Amino acid sequence: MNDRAFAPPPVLDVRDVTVRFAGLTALDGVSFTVTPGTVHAVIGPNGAGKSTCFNVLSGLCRPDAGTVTLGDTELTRLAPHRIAALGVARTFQNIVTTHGTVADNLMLGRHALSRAGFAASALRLPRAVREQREHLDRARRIAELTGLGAHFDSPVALLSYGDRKRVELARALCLEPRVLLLDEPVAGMNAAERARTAAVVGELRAELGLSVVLVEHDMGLVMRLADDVTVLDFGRPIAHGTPDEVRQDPGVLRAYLGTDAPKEDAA
Ligand SMILES: Nc1ncnc2c1ncn2[C@@H]1O[C@H](COP(=O)(O)OP(=O)(O)OP(=O)(O)O)[C@@H](O)[C@H]1O
Repeated sequence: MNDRAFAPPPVLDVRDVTVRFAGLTALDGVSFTVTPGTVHAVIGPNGAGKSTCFNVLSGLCRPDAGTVTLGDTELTRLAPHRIAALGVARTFQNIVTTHGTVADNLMLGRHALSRAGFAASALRLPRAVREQREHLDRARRIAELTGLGAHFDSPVALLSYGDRKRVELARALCLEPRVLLLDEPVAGMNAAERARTAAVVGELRAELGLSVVLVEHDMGLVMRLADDVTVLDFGRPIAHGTPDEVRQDPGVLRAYLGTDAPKEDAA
């Protein structure tokens, strides 16, 4: 199948990244390192630069300065599809699939990994049929890992919002990423759905050993899942550390959380 699924992820290194939009500096010298196999959260108030940071990591935005490297490969100047092909998959904050079955969506995710050519697939040559079956088995396994196993053949439109949002997560996993960028994976979910998704992300890390970069407003989820946290404020990195270190940092409390302790609203 795909050897990448079992290879340890390389280090993802963000170094002195600056992004300017007209007169506004959205990211200002941001650096952090995602240790292989860990969950690294990027948090900060609205407008802090979290989405811009994700857009840089996934190639949608070219920084004015600084670099992003995955192992020995610089990602900074690569197109999004090249970055995805190197094993960096992302989910989007506001995209929730409504078309086809869960299986259809996950097989779309497998498409980029297909080795059999169009003609072999169209003619249903044995090699292509075998490969298709292997992809279907893997997609089913990913559906199970993401809590969607029972819905594999169900139309996505009939699923709950939380399940539909996890289809997006499962589709990203179908690329066999080594680094998974999760953009607000529990946004809009109710407490039970959030708890379910939190458990799934934790299991994914344990089962697949991939690195996860997480942008999330839900502090409970961040505190529960993250190994390391980078805090941005007005595009500047103001703190790095473990969740416990960051939650006690006076600068973070002042700039991001008010003066109170973080509110953990995840179930
Ligand atoms: N394409 C753009 N053109 C101009 N300004 C932009 C653009 N994208 C983002 N910005 C600005 O850059 C800053 C950082 O925005 P960004 O969306 O990265 O923040 P964020 O931390 O993701 O915010 P939120 O939590 O609200 O999603 C904001 O001031 C935003 O208005």
